[in-house]
Amino acid sequence: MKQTRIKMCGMTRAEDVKSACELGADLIGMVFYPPSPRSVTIEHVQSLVSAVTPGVSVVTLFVNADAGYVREVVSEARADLIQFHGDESHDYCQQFGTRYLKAIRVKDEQQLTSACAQHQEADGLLLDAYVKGQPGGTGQAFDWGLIPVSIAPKLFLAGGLAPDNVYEAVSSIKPYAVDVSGGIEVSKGVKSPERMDAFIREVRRADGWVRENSS
Ligand SMILES: O=C(O)c1ccccc1N[C@@H]1O[C@H](COP(=O)(O)O)[C@@H](O)[C@H]1O
Repeated sequence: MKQTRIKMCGMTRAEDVKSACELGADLIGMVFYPPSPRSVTIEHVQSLVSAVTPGVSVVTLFVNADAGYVREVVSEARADLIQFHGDESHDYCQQFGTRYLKAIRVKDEQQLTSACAQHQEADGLLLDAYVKGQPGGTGQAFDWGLIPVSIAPKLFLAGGLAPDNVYEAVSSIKPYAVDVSGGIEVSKGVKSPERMDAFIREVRRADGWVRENSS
């Protein structure tokens, strides 16, 4: 049976990390981008990482960060994956020797095709909405019709996902993974266990784990 991987990002509180893991998240993301209200510090990372259940992957997110800072955080967090959410080049992303997701903020078909080709060696391609002046975490969706079918095996679908649209996203796009931040929050950086639970249930319903009501 299909199991769409679920990444829950923008964690700032150990209790939210614990809830996400208990509810069934596969990957936990933390933002290391100080302008974001969800950004956490290297001093804070240990308390978050120690709440991650064994078997759940830790993802550290950066936006055009200094390479030395990336190395320091990745080592401290013992990160399984790095998420590059800025304008990082292929060579920049490769230098850390850690598996990575490259975020592409979707503007149009031509830009998306070219960015996918540029980052074809990434372990995952994370597609998010393009919003001028904001690198991510905008809560905006983009036109899923632009997604090339060929990238589905490494696609992390992001951007404005929430319990009320993730069923449609998974059913129609069949991504490898979905990624959510704002759609499971009560306020920026504060997650809601009820919304996390509802999100995961909707993904599993789309995966066919739950029998649809035939009446
Ligand atoms: O969450 C942030 O504040 C953030 C800041 C800078 C870059 C990326 C950020 N978040 C990522 O954006 C996507 C979409 O988020 P949302 O679900 O639309 O709120 C996701 O990968 C977040 O991890």
